[in-house]
Amino acid sequence: MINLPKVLRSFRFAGQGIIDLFRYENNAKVHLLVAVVVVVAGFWLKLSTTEWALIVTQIGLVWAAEGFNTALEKLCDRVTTQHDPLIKAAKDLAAAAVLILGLTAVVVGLLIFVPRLYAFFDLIN
Ligand SMILES: Nc1ncnc2c1ncn2[C@@H]1O[C@H](COP(=O)(O)OP(=O)(O)OP(=O)(O)O)[C@@H](O)[C@H]1O
Repeated sequence: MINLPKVLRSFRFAGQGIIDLFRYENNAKVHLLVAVVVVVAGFWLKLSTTEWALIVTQIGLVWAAEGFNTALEKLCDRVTTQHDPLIKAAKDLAAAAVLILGLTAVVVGLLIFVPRLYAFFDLIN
């Protein structure tokens, strides 16, 4: 049997994690701001359902990567705050994962928005 209260409790903890991510983490705040701008631009340019699906996927991937990165940073700092080459490697790799997904999101965004902007300005000229 599924333990529903336990599932709801897990959702509550996860929700707290989302709040903490965007309240305390500077990079996550930047990603949130970028996502808001992209969503507003998406409504303005009337994206298709498929384009929205791609944009939402990219936003989710970057936010999730930021969450994993933050979690790993906290674990690393619990292990040691002294300079340590393995901690450096772990943090740099986690940051690299965020960067890779961030760059991918930029490419997907350009693929979607550049033709849309081009068509928009072509239309009103
Ligand atoms: N204990 C450590 N030993 C060696 N290098 C570290 C250590 N802690 C951090 N670093 C280096 O400093 C970089 C920044 O680490 P830091 O924990 O400050 O992350 P950040 O990206 O600035 O995130 P935040 O702003 O959320 O703290 C790491 O990517 C790593 O190269």
